[in-house]
Amino acid sequence: MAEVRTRSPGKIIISGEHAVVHGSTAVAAAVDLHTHVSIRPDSPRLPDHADGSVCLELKDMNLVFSWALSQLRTSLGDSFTVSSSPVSCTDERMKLIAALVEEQSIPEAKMSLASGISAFLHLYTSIHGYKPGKVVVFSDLPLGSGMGSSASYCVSLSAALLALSNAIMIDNSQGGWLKLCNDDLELVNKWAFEGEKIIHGKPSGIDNTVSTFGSMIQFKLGEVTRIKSSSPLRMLITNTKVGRNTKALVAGVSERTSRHQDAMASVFSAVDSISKELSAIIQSAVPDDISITEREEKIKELMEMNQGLLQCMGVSHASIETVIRTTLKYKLASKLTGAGGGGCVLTLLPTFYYMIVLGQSSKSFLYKNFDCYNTNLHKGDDDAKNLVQVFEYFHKALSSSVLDKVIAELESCGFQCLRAEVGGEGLEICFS
Ligand SMILES: Nc1ncnc2c1ncn2[C@@H]1O[C@H](COP(=O)(O)OP(=O)(O)OP(=O)(O)O)[C@@H](O)[C@H]1O
Ligand SMILES: C[C@@](O)(CCO)CC(=O)[O-]
Ligand SMILES: [Mg+2]
Repeated sequence: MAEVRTRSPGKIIISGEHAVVHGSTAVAAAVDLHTHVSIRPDSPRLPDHADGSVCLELKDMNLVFSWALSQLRTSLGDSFTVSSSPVSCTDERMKLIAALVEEQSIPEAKMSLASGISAFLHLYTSIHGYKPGKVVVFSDLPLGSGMGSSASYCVSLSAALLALSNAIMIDNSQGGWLKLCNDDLELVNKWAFEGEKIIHGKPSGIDNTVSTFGSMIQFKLGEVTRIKSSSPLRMLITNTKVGRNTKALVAGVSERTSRHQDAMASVFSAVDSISKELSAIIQSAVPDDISITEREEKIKELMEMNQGLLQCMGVSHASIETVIRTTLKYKLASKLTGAGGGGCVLTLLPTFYYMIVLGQSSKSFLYKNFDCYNTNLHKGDDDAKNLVQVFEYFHKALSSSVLDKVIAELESCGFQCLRAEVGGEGLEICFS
């Protein structure tokens, strides 16, 4: 095989981040933004790498790193693990890997990449051994922003390396992007978790799991339940562009937990209840338009409650609060997603917006929304004229597009708004 290519999605956490590290339930979904990895088994023989080398190109950052195979073997020792049984990076091995990364003189402003490069070296040498290879990585995801860039990087890398070393076998007769069988996905997921441990310190495993398997999941202590939303969940994602580091934020919550054990246990227990209720509501059948609105009102409230508890954990940030205040002006609820401390914020977009935009007016649906959106029209007067008036009210409000206004206001604060499809495919692989 000349080249293996993989792609795996980022994610949003709808509820339960941080608390999930401490055993609470969380709900997460894949988004259609991916990290892409390609691996070619051979790398060019550089003059000072006579026996071949391992090369890592981080395309988005315009950075290339390489290590001579002889140097890797000398530093890390001859033996490496069997790729079918994932192993953790010991403290001793981590020190050796850190020294190999340090030699690469990473630009000061990009030092946060060091943990990702360490994870790469652990995964590469553990799965593929000391064989030459050229690995190229690029991503649609904003890095270090709460959308699971580290997990999708580890998932795509692990899958490409396992395929290159024939530890996972895929029928390639169809060509194009292929899915893996469940056992192979499990194996990839375990290796990716080992990579995440190097980047995050103490990950719960939710990010790599949702990136590997896709869809929407409920996750608690490694137990995964795939869930399906009974009607589309639409979220606006706002990147505050405030840089943060998941490892430091997770450690901060653990420190707070050790200072206030009982109080934090109550916070985590409340988050557990919120995630369970949210998961049940997401899956519940919605017989009519009114139920959609009621359902979204409940989701909105649960997201607000979860944000309040994330504040208690000390992981909100002034930029996140600005997004929340801005969207609230339009009666929209927001919460941070991922590790917080900056990064990305989720805003629930009610179906009602889309119904109006699509021109689908339903009498019951519009009446229901009277109260929610405080029009000065009278509920209960159901003659056709009034209904048209109601519809026009909403249509006018939205044709000047509330959504466009929210986005414009958020972007005027220097934030970047992303629209992403939620709950799609997980890891995929392609051979050429
Ligand atoms: N495409 C990539 N190329 C190189 N390194 C990457 C890439 N994606 C992620 N990383 C590594 O992961 C780190 C970011 O991980 P971090 O966990 O802090 O943020 P995140 O995964 O985007 O957010 P969250 O964990 O909250 O979802 C980067 O600093 C880098 O080390
Ligand atoms: C903050 C956290 O809960 C989610 C990061 O996306 C960490 C984890 O679960 O590994
Ligand atoms: Mg991460």
